[in-house]
Amino acid sequence: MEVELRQLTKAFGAKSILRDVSLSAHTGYCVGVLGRNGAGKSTLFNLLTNVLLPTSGEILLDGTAMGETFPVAVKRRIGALINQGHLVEQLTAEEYLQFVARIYELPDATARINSLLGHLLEDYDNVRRKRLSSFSTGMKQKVAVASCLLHRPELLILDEPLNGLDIFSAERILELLGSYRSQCLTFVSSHNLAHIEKIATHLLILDDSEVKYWGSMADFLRGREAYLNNALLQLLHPASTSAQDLTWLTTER
Ligand SMILES: Nc1ncnc2c1ncn2[C@@H]1O[C@H](COP(=O)(O)OP(=O)(O)OP(=O)(O)O)[C@@H](O)[C@H]1O
Repeated sequence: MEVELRQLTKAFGAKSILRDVSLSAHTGYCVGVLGRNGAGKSTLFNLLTNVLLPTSGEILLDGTAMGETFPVAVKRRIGALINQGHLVEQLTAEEYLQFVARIYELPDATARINSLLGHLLEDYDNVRRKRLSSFSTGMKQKVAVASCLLHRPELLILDEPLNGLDIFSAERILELLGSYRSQCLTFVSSHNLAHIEKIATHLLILDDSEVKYWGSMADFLRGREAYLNNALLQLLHPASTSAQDLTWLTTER
């Protein structure tokens, strides 16, 4: 799978969110999408999955421009978790993934489902009969991640997939994404730079509606601070905030 963005631009009314974003990435790349809150990361993911249409510019998948229609054959090649996804909470984890498997017309997904859930949910045997409504936030997040991988997508889009996960669960998912990386093109966002440092091969850094950096992780770190955290702070300046009187909050009772 190859994704090419050509001068991709998105505005909401008069407000420009993304301006002239251009890049080309293919299978094997894991693109860490970074930027401060409101930088346009989710907007980019919504454009990549045709939930939003660009104001101008194009997205090409394997050389074919995405139009207003989004054929099922293309959807089947994509796995996406954006804005935490929406699970059908009356179902058990397995029932939900069987439902997802039917959408993707997977003939028999039981073995895949059991291995994914067994891998991601440590106490899967104890919770396999429970409805998702009784799952914790992190458990639901793991099921949502599993639902994106079930059909072995060629393009994987994950918006903050490790939100709400403890360090052990995050490691498991990072391992899983790491071993699947060569099979697909991944776009992943996270505010946890240690996670991005572990899995990303490339970085797309958005700021002020524009691309601040696009290229390999190694090139980004070369000549900058050794850690991504510090290197990013070097590149982006803190947003200026107006001085507010917060003594009402901070003085002793
Ligand atoms: N449907 C919409 N209508 C109008 N403005 C929107 C809409 N969706 C997003 N925005 C605006 O676009 C900007 C980018 O939002 P987006 O959710 O893409 O940021 P983000 O980088 O994912 O932020 P975060 O790190 O907080 O998740 C924000 O200013 C947001 O208010």
